[in-house]
Amino acid sequence: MRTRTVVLASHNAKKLAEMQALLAPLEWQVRLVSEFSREAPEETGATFVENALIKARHAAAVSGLPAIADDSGLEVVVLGGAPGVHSARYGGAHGDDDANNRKLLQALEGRSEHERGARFVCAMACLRHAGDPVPVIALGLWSGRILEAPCGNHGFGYDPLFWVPDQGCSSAELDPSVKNRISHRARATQSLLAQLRETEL
Ligand SMILES: O=P(O)(O)OP(=O)(O)OP(=O)(O)OC[C@H]1O[C@@H](n2cnc3c(O)ncnc32)[C@H](O)[C@@H]1O
Ligand SMILES: [Mg+2]
Repeated sequence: MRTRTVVLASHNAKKLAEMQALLAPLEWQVRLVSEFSREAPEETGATFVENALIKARHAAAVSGLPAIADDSGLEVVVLGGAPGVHSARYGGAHGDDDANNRKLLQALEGRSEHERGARFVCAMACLRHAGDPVPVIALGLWSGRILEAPCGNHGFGYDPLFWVPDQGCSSAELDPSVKNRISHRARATQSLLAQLRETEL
């Protein structure tokens, strides 16, 4: 792939840090959508993919650059996949991680270890321009279990409650470099980059 300038279509600083770390090996010039617009488009999609496309299309339109967006969230089995696409505002206010995590613990009150299965989902969309009819879409999934109490200080969002079985700790206890090797976002990025190597961004 040729050296590129791309805009990352997120207003979440912690997510952006992970996206930038994951894209660093490409030595692309990475811009942030907040340099072009403070407005975050309304995520009206029913799926992670639709919302990633909404964000990527908005970022490409306001920047005039190829755009990469991530829409992600947590799906809990016994909650029928909730909070899902509503993960950012599950507790009420957008991005209030404490409220989101408190609501999740309440929703799983009394559930046994075997009833706390969950997975993170990350959908990434890459558009060459706002009208790109052939977006590159990539998905990453990361399975684990919801803890009964938060632990760990790394990461963001639901990380303190997300137990990673093959690591024996929560995703908030993982060193960021380890999370960036195994997370839903890492997996989606690897898939996206593999597809981009096949196409001409
Ligand atoms: O839409 P942008 O601007 O990218 O920022 P956002 O925070 O609203 O991002 P999403 O719409 O994709 O919502 C993601 C939600 O899922 C949670 N989430 C996503 N990835 C996560 C991760 O790696 N660890 C913990 N929680 C995560 C996060 O806390 C948000 O509540
Ligand atoms: Mg969002």
